[in-house]
Amino acid sequence: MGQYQPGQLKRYNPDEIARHYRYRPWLAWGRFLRIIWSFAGFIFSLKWDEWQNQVEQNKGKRATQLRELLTRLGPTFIKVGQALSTRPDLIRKDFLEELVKLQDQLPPFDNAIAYRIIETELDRSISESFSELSPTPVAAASLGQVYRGRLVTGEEVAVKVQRPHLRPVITLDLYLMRWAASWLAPWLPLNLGHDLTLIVDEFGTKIFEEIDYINEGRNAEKFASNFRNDLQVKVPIIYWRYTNTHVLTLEWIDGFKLTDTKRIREVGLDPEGIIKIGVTSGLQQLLEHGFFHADPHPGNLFAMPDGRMAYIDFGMMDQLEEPTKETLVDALVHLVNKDYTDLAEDFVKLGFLTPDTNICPIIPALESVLGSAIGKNVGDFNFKTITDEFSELMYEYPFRVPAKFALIIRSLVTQEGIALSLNPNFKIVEVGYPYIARRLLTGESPALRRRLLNVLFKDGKFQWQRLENLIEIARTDGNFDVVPTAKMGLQYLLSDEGKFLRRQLVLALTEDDRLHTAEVQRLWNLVKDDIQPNRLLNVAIGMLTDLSKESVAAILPKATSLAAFTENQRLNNN
Ligand SMILES: Nc1ncnc2c1ncn2[C@@H]1O[C@H](COP(=O)(O)OP(=O)(O)OP(=O)(O)O)[C@@H](O)[C@H]1O
Repeated sequence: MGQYQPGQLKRYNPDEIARHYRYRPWLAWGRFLRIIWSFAGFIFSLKWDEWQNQVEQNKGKRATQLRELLTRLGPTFIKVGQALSTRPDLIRKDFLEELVKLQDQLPPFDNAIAYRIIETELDRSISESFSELSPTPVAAASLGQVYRGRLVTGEEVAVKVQRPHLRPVITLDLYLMRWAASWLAPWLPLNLGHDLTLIVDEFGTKIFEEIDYINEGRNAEKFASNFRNDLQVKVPIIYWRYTNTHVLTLEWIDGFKLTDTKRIREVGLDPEGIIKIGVTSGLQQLLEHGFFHADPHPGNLFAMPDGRMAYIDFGMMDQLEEPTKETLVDALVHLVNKDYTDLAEDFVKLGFLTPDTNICPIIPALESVLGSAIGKNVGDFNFKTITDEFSELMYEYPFRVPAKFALIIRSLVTQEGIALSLNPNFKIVEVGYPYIARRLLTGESPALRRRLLNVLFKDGKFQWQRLENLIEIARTDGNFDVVPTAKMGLQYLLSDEGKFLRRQLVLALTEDDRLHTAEVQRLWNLVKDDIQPNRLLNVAIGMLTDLSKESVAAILPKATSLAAFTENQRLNNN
């Protein structure tokens, strides 16, 4: 007999859940028949289209039908639909587009029940906690509904109350899904790279995290701490005294949802500025903090009257490890530099391809798909096109999307979508790549500096063109200042760690038996406008005062050999 009540299980545990329902088959059968009944009609329609040769004409209609069906089946299925909408490797493109539309707009549940949940969870009466609380919810979503209120201490708050009895419904659905996953897979319009039950487990873990509001509160605080020095990103404060597993009380955000593009323009907010904050903070989460908001749909992002952007809803967050972050930077740089061989290797490192995959046939495929998506101009790059093209590739080659990247991809596509709704001419790369270039060039961490070296050297050869590209792109970013970057570069060159780079640079400058003055001249032309003589002088003085005899000595031998080399060149030329 199972030891737990489904309402009590804190973490997703498929074995516990299975043990519980194995002894309560009537519950499982009741729900199962309802689900089967709903899906039977749908599958029949799909088959009917096939018999009638109407698959093409009806595919839009069927996709809509699927979305409506999931909505009717309740929170677990809505969440499944949302999760599947991030999986171009699993779901056909036409279905995907419809599932992306899945809104978790559900009828709100009874206020009296919600108020009772608040009182039980906080262990005090409503009036002891709140001096005001809206009589009806201001929003109802798949898992909870939100009230607007004021704490007895005066702060304006949002109070998120979880739908009652969510855990038993979700555990039962998960139990059935897991069981069905083992035999239903071949019948679904799926392209499976791995075991479907693992996907159910992945989903179960996430949804369990999402229905624990204490977890959400902690996530919000961690996220806020990552952005503590960023004056443009707002994260609501969590009021722990008024928060528990099923009730979350947080600072009310007064602003305009990014879905509300009309209002944003009407009140004179600058959509460009908001887009820039959104994209840059999104990249920071992925490439710097590694802790990212996995559900940044426009309803979860607010433009604030003071020009800041606020994030809400920290139920679904994910963590990227350091090597993954680094490989991601690599992949982005390789993508933009059109290094498809390296990119294919990045895909292996990131888990999109298994290590035993023969990447040779994939390289030209990547080139043809991504090359045309990016076009001649880096600025033409857009994630929507890339993912669309990619979902086609996934059917032909053994790609699979690791769970984390499903979230990341969705996050990027959504952010791009949001930006496009604010500015139809938006190019994610115009904001994104300057950020990456700036980070590489000003990278404070040794890991990032190594990345830069990897970018600048290919097969041991210095890539002048890439340095030019990087500087050119970084300069389009308002925050990029060439002087401190140059100073950091010089400091690095003179440091112990820069020994390798010094040698490589000398070799690069003198490669192919010639001095690469033309390249240096081009670089200089790129940066000279930004370098005012007096600022340069300050940097040089600063550098000289920082310099020790030893560090000068450290570069001299190389410099001497360069001098000897150039002298030789001169003599040869004469
Ligand atoms: N701090 C806040 N300030 C203002 N409004 C808020 C705040 N928190 C939530 N809301 C409102 O409540 C809605 C639902 O909140 P939230 O997204 O956190 O709920 P959810 O159940 O996690 O929904 P979903 O997962 O479907 O996005 C938001 O779209 C927003 O309108």
